[in-house]
Amino acid sequence: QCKNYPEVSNADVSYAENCQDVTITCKTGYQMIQQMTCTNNVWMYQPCCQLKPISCNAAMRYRTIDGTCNNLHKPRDGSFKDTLLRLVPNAYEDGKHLPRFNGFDGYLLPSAGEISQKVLTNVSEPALTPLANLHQVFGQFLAHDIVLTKTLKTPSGGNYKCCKGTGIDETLGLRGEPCYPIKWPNPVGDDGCGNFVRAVGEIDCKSRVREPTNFITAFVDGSGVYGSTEDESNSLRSFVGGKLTISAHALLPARSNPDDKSNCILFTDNDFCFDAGDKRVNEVSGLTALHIVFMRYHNLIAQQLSTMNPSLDDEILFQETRRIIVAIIQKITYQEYLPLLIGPAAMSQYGLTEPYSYNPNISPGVFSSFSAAALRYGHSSVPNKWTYGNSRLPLSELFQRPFYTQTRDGEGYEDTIKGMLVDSSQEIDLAFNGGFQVDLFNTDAFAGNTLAAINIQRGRDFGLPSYNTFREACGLPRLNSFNDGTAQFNRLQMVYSHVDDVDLYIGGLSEDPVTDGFVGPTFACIIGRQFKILKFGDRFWFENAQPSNPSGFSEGQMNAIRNLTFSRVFCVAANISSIPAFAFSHEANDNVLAPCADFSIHQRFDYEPWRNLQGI
Ligand code: HEM
Ligand SMILES: [Ca+2]
Repeated sequence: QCKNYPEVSNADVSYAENCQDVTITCKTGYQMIQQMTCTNNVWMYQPCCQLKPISCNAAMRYRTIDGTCNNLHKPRDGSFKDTLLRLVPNAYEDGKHLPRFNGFDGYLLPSAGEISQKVLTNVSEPALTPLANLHQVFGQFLAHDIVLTKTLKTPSGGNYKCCKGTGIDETLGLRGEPCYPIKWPNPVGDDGCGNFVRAVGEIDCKSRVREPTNFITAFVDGSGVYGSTEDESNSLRSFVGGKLTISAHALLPARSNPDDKSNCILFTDNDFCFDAGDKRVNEVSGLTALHIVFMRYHNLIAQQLSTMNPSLDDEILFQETRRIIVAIIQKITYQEYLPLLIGPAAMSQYGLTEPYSYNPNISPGVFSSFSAAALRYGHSSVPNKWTYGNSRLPLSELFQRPFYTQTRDGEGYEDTIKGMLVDSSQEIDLAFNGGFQVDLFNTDAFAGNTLAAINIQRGRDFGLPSYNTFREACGLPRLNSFNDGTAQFNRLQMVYSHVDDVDLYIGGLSEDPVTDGFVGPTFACIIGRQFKILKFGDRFWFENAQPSNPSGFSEGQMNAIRNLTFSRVFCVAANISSIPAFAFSHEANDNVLAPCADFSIHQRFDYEPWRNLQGI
């Protein structure tokens, strides 16, 4: 029998018949580096495959599709397939790659299933916040612009089943790879076992520490609209007039492979799965609608630029339009969405209100604590019932069904948008809507779980340290007993035996919201610090007019972007007659509901600064 060779990421390993000789071939784009290591006083080589270096053109006018060459010193930072970053050192059980599973007292941590079952509560009706439901849906759209981790697949590309029908399947590696199934105290799902597969990661050639891989660009750069690879981007372009491809009724195009039904459920013979820059586009109707909004807005802008600058070719029209759409997404994120979420104090504490100045010393990327915990706050804010025309539909029905935005020649899209404006986001706490229960995850990948349990388990898979470590890193006092925190925090002693065991996701959700915001101080800190590096570490940020950005917007163009509201985008990209001045909040004295035709409230986008683009 052949001896197991040490694991080599991003390589194909094959053994010769004599079992002595091993051939290790790095995958395309990777190169072999041989590292000398000393084990038991014997020197040996430890091969490792690492991404090949790339060279950048500093004068490039447009950001690359895959995010490379944004930071000229560290051209892969923040790009497609970069690894996640740490705010604090990992807490893997072995310091390298095993999930955190032992508690402070040496006993196993409570299982994610037990926590979900005993601590989290179900609510069928949302606790109203003054935020429109659109706020949390945009949060998801934004999450899908910043991070996508994938789970390990079988050699033939299939899903691992870690439970095998009769409880946990020990043969697949309980705490190693690929499986890390979730134990449930009461037999739910598969005999007390919930399927869970570890995230794809990269083992660092020097430290041998595993870090999860991000399969999209970290920058807020519209990758959800345009994709994160050239191939993806090309498949979404029409190559005429700078526009993106559409299907009938100006909806998103169908997937190029009609047999690909992943994360997409078809209702009738006429439905089809949508394609967009991010493959999670069909996850829930509201998210799908936002993808349609930005795709349509892209095509409207391209049309306008082409009318004003008839000599421009498709490529320039596409790139110039993309630049504007990215700027609009950045503006909506930082000026409309974030201040409501983390509140004005955190906005200034984390430096988000400072005037823009590009900092090449920032390593742009995504914190693992942001991906596996802080930004998943959103799962607690999703309401169970969604207004759709004259009905209110349960989340579980809207889940993964493009039908709801496609139906009635795209009227369903209009109904989805109108519903998101009138419904409310739910409070961010330990109460989750009933829709995120077992039936929602009755798929191969997640069988027998709740979304909250998956989030807790993902945090352990990523080796996130516990909640108190993050409080400390955020300058907040550690909690020394379960009585030190909120009433919600106090309930955690039902499952955890020590306060230092509490998972970041659960601890974060148990906090009271910050003043004039909706998340607690720990999530506000992680989110604030994340958005700080995605802004000041983005050389192509829309307000970067310094020489570091060869294509900086003019002052006039920047002002046009700053003056555009998300509400105005809906006025143009959907059939809306009236909308509040700011779409993320409900109508109020300081947020008047006005007809779209009232340009004193809903200022039109000023295209003038884009006249005479000739000569680029
Ligand atoms: C109907 C609504 C939603 C559904 C069905 C849903 C479902 C999911 C699922 C299945 C995952 C992957 C879990 C894992 O394997 O670890 C996930 C990840 C995630 N979700 Fe949601 N989600 C929803 C809404 C939201 C919202 C509103 C936000 C933010 C405001 C959000 C933020 C995230 C983030 C940041 C991740 C991690 C992404 C990654 O690193 O790959 N989600 N969600
Ligand atoms: Ca991105």
